[in-house]
Amino acid sequence: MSVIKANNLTKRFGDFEALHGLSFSIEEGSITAVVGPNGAGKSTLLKIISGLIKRTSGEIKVLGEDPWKSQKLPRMLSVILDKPYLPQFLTVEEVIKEATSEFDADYSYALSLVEELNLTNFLKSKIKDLSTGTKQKVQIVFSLIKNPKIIVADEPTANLDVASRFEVYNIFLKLREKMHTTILISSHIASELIAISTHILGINNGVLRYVGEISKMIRKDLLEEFYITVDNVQRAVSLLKSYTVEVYGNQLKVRGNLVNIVSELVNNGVRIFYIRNSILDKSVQGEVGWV
Ligand SMILES: Nc1ncnc2c1ncn2[C@@H]1O[C@H](COP(=O)(O)OP(=O)(O)OP(=O)(O)O)[C@@H](O)[C@H]1O
Repeated sequence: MSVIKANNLTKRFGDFEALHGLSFSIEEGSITAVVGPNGAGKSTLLKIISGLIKRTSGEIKVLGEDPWKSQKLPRMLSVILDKPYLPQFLTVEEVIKEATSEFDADYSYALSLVEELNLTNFLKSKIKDLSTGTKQKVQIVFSLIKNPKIIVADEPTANLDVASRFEVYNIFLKLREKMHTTILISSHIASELIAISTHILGINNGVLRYVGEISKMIRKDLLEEFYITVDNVQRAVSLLKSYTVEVYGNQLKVRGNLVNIVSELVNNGVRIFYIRNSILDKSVQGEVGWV
């Protein structure tokens, strides 16, 4: 069942057309990687879907509602933006309690999200005293407390290190599995995102380049090959014994499921600096076609 449907969707800012007649649909329970170079139109599209800005022409329906006009949609859809907007003088605990009561949600569920994002030690800290990455994680918890049917996340992991990015991805994967939540995530660095997504929507210069199931667009062997830069190569190699690993300096070329590989390393104290799947990145930048 499709939960988002766009038909000939256009957005103009003055004389500049940022989106040129996009038509697509998004299936319930999918994780869609919204990818494209800087300035492609990703944020503009996600803001229209979330009801934050109004389309210029065409049609968009989200859970059957017009996102710009709907009063019901804000209860069912959560937006996560790249810059956290939270009350600076409240503590993390106060922010979470407020959100829990506002959305009539379960406080123990909120605390489980806090735990999964390793925020328990920050409960008594004021938002203003947190690092940007930690604020971002609090914003993610805040957005998820109302148990949305759709999550629209615009570069949600932009300020986070690799371990924290995968904590967030793991929450998204669990929500999809347990609650059948539909998730759209944008990024212009797509290797990791594609590894956790079921679908991909590629935009360039406001034009829809491709949309559909990742498994039908990219060969599985190309999806499962990553270069990972780590602090301790020897330890990483011994932890990844069951995978095919090649070593190039402090970089490993590993084949397999990225989420499992990263948790194996991070949970055993290996620090990851960098993850790349160059073919996916180039595809997303429009340098090579889908294979
Ligand atoms: N409020 C605005 N007024 C005028 N132009 C805008 C406005 N918002 C976005 N644009 C333009 O629309 C185009 C698409 O911008 P958008 O932010 O959607 O791209 P993006 O794909 O999210 O880029 P990035 O990866 O850099 O975040 C850009 O050329 C941008 O300059």
